[in-house]
Amino acid sequence: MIKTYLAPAKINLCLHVLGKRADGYHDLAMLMQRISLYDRITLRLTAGPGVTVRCAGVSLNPEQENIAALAAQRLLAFAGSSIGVDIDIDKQIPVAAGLGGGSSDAATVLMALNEMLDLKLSTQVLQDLGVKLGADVPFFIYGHPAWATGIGDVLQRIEKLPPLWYVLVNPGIAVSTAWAYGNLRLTSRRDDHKIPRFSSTLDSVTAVLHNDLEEVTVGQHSEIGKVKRRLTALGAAGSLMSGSGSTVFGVFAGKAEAEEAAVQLQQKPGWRVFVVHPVDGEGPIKC
Ligand SMILES: C[C@@](CO)(OP(=O)(O)O)[C@H](O)COP(=O)(O)OP(=O)(O)OC[C@H]1O[C@@H](n2ccc(N)nc2=O)[C@H](O)[C@@H]1O
Ligand SMILES: Nc1ncnc2c1ncn2[C@@H]1O[C@H](COP(=O)(O)OP(=O)(O)O)[C@@H](O)[C@H]1O
Repeated sequence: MIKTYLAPAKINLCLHVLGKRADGYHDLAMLMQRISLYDRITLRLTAGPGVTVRCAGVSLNPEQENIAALAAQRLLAFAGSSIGVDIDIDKQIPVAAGLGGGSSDAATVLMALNEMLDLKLSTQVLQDLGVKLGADVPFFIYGHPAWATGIGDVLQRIEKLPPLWYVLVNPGIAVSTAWAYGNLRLTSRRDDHKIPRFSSTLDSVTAVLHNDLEEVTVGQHSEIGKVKRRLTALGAAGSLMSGSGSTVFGVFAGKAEAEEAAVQLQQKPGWRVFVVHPVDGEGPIKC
């Protein structure tokens, strides 16, 4: 059996770091949304055991494995399955970019194999397997826009986000998530962040835009600040770095305005530009 799925990227409309935990991770309060920029993942089941992955564009240390392969290995072991899988990833999401591409690939492999092998594992079981691979993996399995707390794995649905368009600009800088958290200067712990309430207006979204990691990454890479200013000059109602960076998104009310700004931004050599909209829904996305 062979099937192809789409693994969407995400953006963080807000990211508050509440404090550091004893295990080295950080407690967070974030607003997360999946968006229409996708890796394409093809899975082919094999009779014999073993997981292979082909993923041009992601360079790993010799001791590191592709997170999609790890997801397949963990799921097959959990299910006690003796079959194998060959995975081919057509990587479209910029890597180490604050867009969660690796976590989304892992989530998609978990959901896809659950479906292809008819394992009937619950969302909760998949999320429990996923969080051991990456803090953002449960969010990608959840599927809906969410208020994410804990390490990013405790999810509450956000219902009323207005239908917006985003222009993403990746300035070609790879940022390590561990580095960004490691360089954050935390003051006192703050647990008072409330779930934002949204109306149908753009303003209710721009009002929440905030990222505690932005200062860390922009401090090291000033070009990210330039991208933010350029987006605003081209008519974005607001702009923010996503996750640990380096991708910045600008918020637009309509597709035409977003595309117009994107044409200007594409002139800059080295910048990758995408016009995207939110993606909402449960289960793996079949191609
Ligand atoms: C910052 C965020 C925001 O959505 O996204 P990205 O920029 O990675 O896309 C996430 O918190 C990233 O989640 P994810 O990328 O899945 O993290 P993991 O692989 O589990 O962790 C990578 C490293 O980040 C740090 N980390 C991650 C999550 C968290 N709540 N606290 C942390 O301190 C730890 O140093 C960890 O070793
Ligand atoms: N399938 C994958 N896609 C992207 N990165 C991967 C993948 N598998 C392993 N990685 C490793 O994970 C790191 C973080 O990747 P990524 O998920 O793109 O970052 P971010 O969450 O910041 O957008 C990469 O630098 C790479 O070393």
